[in-house]
Amino acid sequence: MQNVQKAKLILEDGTVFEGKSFGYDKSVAGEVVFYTAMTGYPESLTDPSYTGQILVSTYPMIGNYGVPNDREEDGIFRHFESDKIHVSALIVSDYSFEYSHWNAMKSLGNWLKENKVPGLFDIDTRALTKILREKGSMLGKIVFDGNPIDFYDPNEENLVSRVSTNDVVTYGNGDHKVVLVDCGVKNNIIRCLLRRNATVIKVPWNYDFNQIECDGIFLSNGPGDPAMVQETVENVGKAIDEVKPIMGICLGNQLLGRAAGADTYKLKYGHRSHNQPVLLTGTDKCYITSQNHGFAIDDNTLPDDWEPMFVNVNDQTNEGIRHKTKPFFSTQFHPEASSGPVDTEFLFDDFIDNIKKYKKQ
Ligand SMILES: NC(=O)CC[C@H](N)C(=O)O
Repeated sequence: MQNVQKAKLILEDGTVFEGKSFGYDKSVAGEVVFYTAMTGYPESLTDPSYTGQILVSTYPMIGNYGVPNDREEDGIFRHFESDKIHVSALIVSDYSFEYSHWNAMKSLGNWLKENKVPGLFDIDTRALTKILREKGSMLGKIVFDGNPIDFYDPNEENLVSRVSTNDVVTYGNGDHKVVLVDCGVKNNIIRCLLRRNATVIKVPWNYDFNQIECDGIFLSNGPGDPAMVQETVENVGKAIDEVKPIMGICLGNQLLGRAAGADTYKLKYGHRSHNQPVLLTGTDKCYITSQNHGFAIDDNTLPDDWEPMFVNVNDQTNEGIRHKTKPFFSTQFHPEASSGPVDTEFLFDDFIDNIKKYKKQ
């Protein structure tokens, strides 16, 4: 093993874990959250929804398949969910200095260093997770000797404005024109739409997309507290007065809910994993889903013309909403997966079917 620097993870309740650095040696602060997926670190680390968060992996061995050799297809990376690492830091138990995979081009540690993102190993991530489960997600900081830093709460900022596109960008040349409101979109949402004969027009989070002629509106995932993204909520509010099909994912679900008049709140420790069971309301169909969120819609505040569409079987929280008569729906989980199970990708087909019906009218 190379010469490794030690660093401390300090939680806001005073708990201290000492770890060893395998990424960039820099002190950082953020919200400490855990995820229980066994694979998928290239996708998770590049998911813009993790902005401001120090990510803890409960699965112990991380890094053994390296980082894929990535290239662009249709203007987006094939394996990454955006063009850089978005987590503030990564914390693992056992980092694999050796890696092996046919498509690996570098180690996880080198990738973190290139992106100037710290990584710590040799931390008992299961003990750490027990604390986060009991007390709820907490602020925390990674401190290297001689490099002090203050705690920082990312949820007090509009993180979406940091990760959204600055320009309008068009992908593909399909028959269905979809405006994608980019609050920090994952690439696989774009891929899923392009595979279904869409032209995707990606617009900034605060762009008044109602002025664009299109066949459907897509509200992306994104970081932080949905209450910080008021401008998007106002634009979505105008869209729901019309009948053009809308689909949303994760932050998109929360923004659609808020535009409808519902409230959102912070969950104790969120859902971040590949095995979250959700029930399609009114049926006994249960799907296993990929999730990454810390906030949720309060079902009790949904207005009468809306209804819960999915419910989480573990904790009964909202996992999606739909309008009772208009073609609007959204999910709190990730039907685009990446990483995780793809069982609910059919929801993109439902969105495209809504668009086809709308175009016939
Ligand atoms: N993945 C997402 O879009 C997350 C939405 C929101 N930032 C939350 O944590 O709940």
